[in-house]
Amino acid sequence: MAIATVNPTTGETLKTYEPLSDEALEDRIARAARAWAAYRRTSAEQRAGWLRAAADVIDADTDTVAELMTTEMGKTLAAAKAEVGKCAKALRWYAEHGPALLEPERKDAGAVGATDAYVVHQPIGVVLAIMPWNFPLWQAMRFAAPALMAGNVGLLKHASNVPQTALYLEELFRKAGFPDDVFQTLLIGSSTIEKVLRDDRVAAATLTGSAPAGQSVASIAGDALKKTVLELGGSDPFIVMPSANLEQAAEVAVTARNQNNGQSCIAAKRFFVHRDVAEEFTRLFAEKIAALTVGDPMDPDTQIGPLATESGREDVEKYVDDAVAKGADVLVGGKRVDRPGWFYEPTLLAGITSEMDLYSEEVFGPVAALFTVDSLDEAIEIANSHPYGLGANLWSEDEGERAQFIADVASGMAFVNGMVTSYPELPFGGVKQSGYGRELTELGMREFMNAKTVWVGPPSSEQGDGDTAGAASE
Ligand SMILES: O=CCCCC(=O)O
Repeated sequence: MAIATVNPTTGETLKTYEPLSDEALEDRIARAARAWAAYRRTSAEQRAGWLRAAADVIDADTDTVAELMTTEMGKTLAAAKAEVGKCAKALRWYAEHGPALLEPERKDAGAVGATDAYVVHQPIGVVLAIMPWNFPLWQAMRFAAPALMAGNVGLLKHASNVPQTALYLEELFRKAGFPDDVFQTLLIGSSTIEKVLRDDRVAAATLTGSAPAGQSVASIAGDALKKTVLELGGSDPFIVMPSANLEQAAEVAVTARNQNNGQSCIAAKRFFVHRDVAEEFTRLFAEKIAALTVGDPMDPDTQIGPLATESGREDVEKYVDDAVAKGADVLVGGKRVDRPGWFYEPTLLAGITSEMDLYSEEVFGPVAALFTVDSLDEAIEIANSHPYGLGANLWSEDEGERAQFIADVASGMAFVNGMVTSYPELPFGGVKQSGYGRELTELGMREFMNAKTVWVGPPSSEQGDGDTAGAASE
């Protein structure tokens, strides 16, 4: 795939980039390694100050960077502005909490025969971030803010269709006053990732992307014995029980499925509705989906813009056509929109069976799959049969059902009477083929830190001949 800005609203190619030459790539990796040698010795308070400055810069740049994202990948301008705001919030969260989270953790020194014992969290070096186009600023920031707070240095390999947003990120940290080269964007194709990942100067990698991309990165990193965090796909269940407020559940269901033009790993994709309320919920859900305004994402009235790429729309079409050919009922939508650009109608399908490809895969577009179930047990059983386990949603006023859902749903995140959302204040990540590791909060920051155990013994004058206090206590 060429490194290029192609406007999905029109299909027009606006700007193309040559990938970095071998020499330019070598130079950038060398600069990252040199930058880390100095950056690791900066204080947490200094780094927090740069993060605060970055939050101010990004706030001031909101309109231009939001327009850039909408032009590159088609999200509505309102959603793009909200994404910028969320990045500023994450930068400020780490600026505020980072220094305390980096304090050494005292341990019980007496219990291990030491005069002092503690764990100190230290940065590990240059981290490669391989990021997707769907939240082009936020997902890179979700890596960058904790990494830079920790004292690590970042190399960003962004998706090939958002090069200008990727370059903006490098510029942002420069404008905020971070030392040179602590965050660099590498304009390279996917085929060059292995070379960067295997480079001895690169310590670890994080990837947000597809399960096949995760397998490839994990196997290379495993071979090179490097740490990875993987945030892969999702096909989140959205379960509606009879006690739920159906009007509210249907309203949120529409947003949960169609956010970001249907292209989010944490979008609810499978809707399990209890038979007792299935007719009413389906009516509400279908009416609200049919009422969505599809159009130019720059227009403030638009709720659904185009899919980001032509091939992405073809994939969505294939899933819907396969399901319909195997007997699914199209309650709303079901086809591309007849206009330039890569638009697809918000769609609701019922009568889903396990033979259909969308049953066990992820549809990255505005297509909701509706299931009628007879119990919460049945909903959770089908939900858990999917290879992914990222987020999960339940709508119920029943305490017992909520407890069962939280205990049994196989996911990294469980939301009750709300939709799965990422917050800088909460950990983010999945289980099974949705990946491993966590982003955000202290968990995210420590994924790429060395938790170094420190044991300090008494002065040697107080120790016995030829023995150490540590050995003596074993
Ligand atoms: O594709 C993954 C989407 C994550 C969106 C978010 O963090 O809000």
